[in-house]
Formats: sequence, structure tokens, C-alpha cells
Amino acid sequence: MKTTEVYILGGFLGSGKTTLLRNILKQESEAGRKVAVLLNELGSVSVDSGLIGDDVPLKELFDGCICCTIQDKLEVQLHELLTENDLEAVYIETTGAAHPVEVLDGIMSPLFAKNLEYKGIITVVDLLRWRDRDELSPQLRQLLAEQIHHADFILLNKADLVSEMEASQLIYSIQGLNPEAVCLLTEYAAVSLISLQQMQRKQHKVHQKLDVQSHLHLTAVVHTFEGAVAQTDFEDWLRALPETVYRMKGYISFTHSQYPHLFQYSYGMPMYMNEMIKMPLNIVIIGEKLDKEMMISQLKALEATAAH
Ligand SMILES: Nc1nc2c(ncn2[C@@H]2O[C@H](COP(=O)(O)OP(=O)(O)OP(=O)(O)O)[C@@H](O)[C@H]2O)c(=O)[nH]1
Repeated sequence: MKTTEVYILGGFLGSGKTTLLRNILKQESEAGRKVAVLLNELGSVSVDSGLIGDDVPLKELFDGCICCTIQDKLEVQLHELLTENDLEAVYIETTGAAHPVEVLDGIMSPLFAKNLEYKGIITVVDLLRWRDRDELSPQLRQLLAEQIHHADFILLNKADLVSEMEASQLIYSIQGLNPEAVCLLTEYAAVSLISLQQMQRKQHKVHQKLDVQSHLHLTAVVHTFEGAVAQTDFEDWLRALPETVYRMKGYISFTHSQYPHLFQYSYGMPMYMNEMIKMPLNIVIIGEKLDKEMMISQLKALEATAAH
């Protein structure tokens, strides 16, 4: 399997995600790249899939939001898409009510994390809704703010519906929540594919200038264990992790048992399940401000200690 780029399209209900997706697919098709789409709809009738051409492999996830109910299904469908098609990129349109951490968690499976190049989160913001955010419930306002905070690329959409003066005030407030993301004022989510493809490179440049610690965006670190580790050492390592590690999952082999354990970690709580077969010993770590090199070298050190 070759490496496939993965983009997450997020943003509140009605902000313009489908409009963006259609726009991207048109450009992808013109560029001759083979891409697929994962659509997540709330409810069980597909509305958006009719908008996508027949030549684009498509999987739909019904009845629930990627984050809450159907992560396992998402994993299977993504796996099928990746193995059945030689894909350049996968676009995942999330329900407007999805939290970015949960979505990234849903796609970063230890089974195929190595075949994915996670490019980032593109958030579409409806400028009218953002202007009138005080009318929303505190929970929804919080979700909108989180979607902006975690984005790597923000489309300030429906610019035609606000005045220039309003637009500049709204941009200012959005950049305040996420100074590092690329912000673009758009009408009907008109954005060039090239600028989306470059988003990581741009970020990278910014990082070099700034302190690595000030990096705000969600990161997924993937490590493959070569051997077993001692459970007590591993748990010491867990306890010392920063609070910005939100999720971990993977297969881990402990020195005391023959088969690996499925390991899940969510906001500080580890959970283990016995596996009865050999699994690839990949572990995925999701969080903010993660020091990838340091984490991997710490995990390697645990393996080295166990091997002696
Ligand atoms: N005026 C205006 N309307 C827009 C713009 N972008 C999208 N729309 C319209 O807004 C509506 C919602 O757009 P969608 O692309 O379906 O939004 P969505 O985020 O996919 O919506 P959900 O799937 O319900 O979450 C559609 O009627 C679009 O035509 C824009 O820039 N300006």
C-alpha cells in the first residue's frame, strides 16, 4: 500500500463543507489524482453523496457522528478504501457537530497509521454564524471555538454575506483563537488545491521560527515497537506524560505475556485488552504540543531496558 494523504474537513452544520468538498473533487479530477471520500452523516439518509461524481470511491458512515458511535466502522471502511484503491488522498467530511480530537482519533488506527500521511484539519467557518455566536448555547459556542482552535487551515466562508468592515473584525477574532492556522476569506469555499496541499509545509516554516512548544495543532505520532516492554516501566512513562496527550491506542507487547495487548488511553485513563493473535505493534499518540522525537526515544528506551 502506498502512503495516502488524509484531510479532515470540519466546520459547523451548514458552514459550507460539502461545497468545499465538491470544489476540491473537481480540482483533484482535473489534476488526475485518485482520491476517495468518507462522508459522515447524522441520520441515515444520504444527502450529500449524490453531489459527488461516480468516479470517486465513496464510503458513507450513517447513524451517528464519527467520534461517538462508529469509530470501529470508520476504521474498517477506511481500511477497505485504502486497500481496494491506490489512492493519492482521502477526504473525510465530518458531521458539523464533531470535535476535531475525536475525529482524528477515529481515523488514526494502529492497523494502518503507517500508510497515512495526516495532512491536517480544514475548518470551514460560516462568518454569519460566527458573528452571531452569542445567540448559540454555550456548548455550541465552545464547539465552534474548538473547531477553529484545532484547525490547520481555516476558510472564513460566506464572505458575500457580511460587510468588509465586519469581515475584518471577524477575521481578527478568529485569528485570536488560532494565530498559526492559514486563514482565507472565501465565497462558496473557493480555495485552490495547492494551498491546501501546502498547509503542512507552511506550518513547518512557522514552527522553525517559533518555539516548538508553542505549536498549537493536533498531532498524531506513530511508533512501531520492535519488541516487548515491561508493563511497570510503561505505566511510569504514562504517568509522566503531559496533559496535552489526549488519546493513545495501539498494540503493545508486555514482557510477561505471549500475545500483545490492545491499549487504549483517553484523557489520562489507560485500558488494556488481551489479544489472542499477533498484531503489528503500532502505537498512535494524539495530542497537542507533542515532542515527537522525545516520545519515540523514550519508548525505544523502554524496549531497550526490557531487552536486557
Ligand atoms: N451565500 C453563500 N452561501 C453559501 C456559501 N457557501 C455555501 N453556501 C450555501 O450554504 C448552504 C450550506 O452549504 P453546505 O456546503 O451544504 O454546508 P455543509 O457544511 O456541508 O452543511 P451540513 O452538511 O449540513 O453540515 C448551501 O445552500 C450552500 O449553497 C457562501 O460562501 N455564500
